[in-house]
Order: sequence, then C-alpha cells, then structure tokens
Amino acid sequence: MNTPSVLDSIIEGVRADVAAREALVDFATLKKQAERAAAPIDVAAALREPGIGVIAEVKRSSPSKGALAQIDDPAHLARKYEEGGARVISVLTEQRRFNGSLADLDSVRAAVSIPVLRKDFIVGPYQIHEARAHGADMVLLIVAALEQNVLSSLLDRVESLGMTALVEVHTEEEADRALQAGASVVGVNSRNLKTLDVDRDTFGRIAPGLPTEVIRVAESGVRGTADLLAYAGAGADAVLVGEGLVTSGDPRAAVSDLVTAGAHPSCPKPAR
Ligand SMILES: O=P(O)(O)OC[C@@H](O)[C@@H](O)c1c[nH]c2ccccc12
Repeated sequence: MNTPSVLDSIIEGVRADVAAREALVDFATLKKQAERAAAPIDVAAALREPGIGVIAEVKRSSPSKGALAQIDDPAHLARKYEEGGARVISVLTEQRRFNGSLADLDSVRAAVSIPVLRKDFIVGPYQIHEARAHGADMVLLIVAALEQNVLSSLLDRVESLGMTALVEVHTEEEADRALQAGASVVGVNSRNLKTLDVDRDTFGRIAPGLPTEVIRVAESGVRGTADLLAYAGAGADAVLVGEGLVTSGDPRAAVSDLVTAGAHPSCPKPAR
C-alpha cells in the first residue's frame, strides 16, 4: 500500500469529526437549520467586480508551518479584513491541522456583511448543509479529495442551496475534472496538498486553459503586492491569502495594500 499523503491523513480526521457531529445533530435536523439561515450572497457576482478581488483568510495554523498566528478574536480580524477592502472572508473550519472551527465561522459571519467562504475538507453532503446553517455563502471543494461523481453531486448541492463552490485544482487533469463537474469558480492552489510544496507557477500553467467565463482564483503563496500582480498578469480575477495577512501585524493595511495594487490602472486584468 502507498504511504498516505498529508491530504489522506487530513481527510481521515475530517471523516471522524463529521461522524461525531452527525451523532449529535442528525442530517434531517441540520437541513432544517440550514433552511432557516439568512439567504446566501452571490459570490460570483462579487468576484466579477472590477479590480483583483482579495479573499482574506482567517488561518491560525497550517500543516506545513504549524502555528502561524494567535487569533483570539476571529471576528475582529475579519472586520479588519473587511475594512481593508477584502471581497470575501475565508474561514478555515478544519480543527486538527488548521486549528479552526465552526464557531470561528459563526463569529465571522456575524461580524461582516461581505461573503464568507467555509474552507474545509468537504467529503460529503452533511458538511455542505452545515456550511449553510452557519451562514456560509461559498464552500471549498477540493478536486484531489473527491471522486468525480461525488464532486459533481456536491457541486450541484452547493448550488441548489444558493451558494457558490470554489473548486480547487492543482493540475491540468484536476482542472478538466472541475470543468466537467460544472465549476464556475476555479481556484488554482499553488500548494500541492499531498506534499505541501508551493510552486507559484502552477497558476500560470493552468489558468490559460480555463474558459474565459470561469472565474479564476489564485490560491496560496501571496507574500505581498508583487505576488498579487504576478497572479493578475497570469489571469487571476482574485487571490486567496492567508499566512501573509495573519502574520502581517496590521491585517487591515495588508489587505488594503493588496486591494489598492489590484485596483490600479496598471494592474493586468483578465480579458473577458
Ligand atoms: O497561507 P497562504 O499561503 O496565503 O494560503 C492560503 C490558502 O490558499 C490556503 O490556506 C489553502 C488553499 N487551499 C486549501 C485547502 C485547505 C486548507 C487550506 C488551503
């Protein structure tokens, strides 16, 4: 048998955690909770607005670096991101490796009026209704973690609840699978989730092959405005930034610098 990748071991933990939550709140009850949540915001429309969108992430830890930042008040951080001009807030809810939680998602949802992304390792429908019940507008689906038929049905379920899926890919083959499943927003992760290596050229290799109507998000590895401009030059509509913001000391200013660079007339814009 092959040695399990980082992704495999994260998913194993996630499955156990989902089973434990489902034992407390069954799927039928959760679905009713999701129906009572405030209507989702149209994230695709928000990402089509002019300028390079900044998706700012609430990220305490990562499997590659361990603890990144002490975030005692995720709502406060999210408000700083919103004040800095973030288009969307991403909240990591995976507990074992990223030290996130659904409580973080609740606090952030209550604190901001811009769209919120639930960033987790989604393996089944339960987590999608759970995202909605906790006020998410967008849900991450990682192609490398899902069989094709499961990916397609989860994507349909996200959309049937009025949310938008951010479909994450790392290779051309995965990008084809994302499109086949009907993704309208594709995130190209520069980090390989099986090895955790970052290669910032990944976006530039994959993005040009995506149809023009697909919204392209460059994920990971943005240290500052130079990386944003490089991703924009390769066709990004938006960038997703975690570590660079949580370690910045001034998250509002860090987001604002990125937003300003991405809105400047000299910043390359995707042709569509
Ligand atoms: O901290 P960074 O390098 O700015 O990366 C943010 C984001 O792209 C990263 O957290 C991420 C991308 N895809 C994921 C999937 C699961 C967990 C985390 C991620």
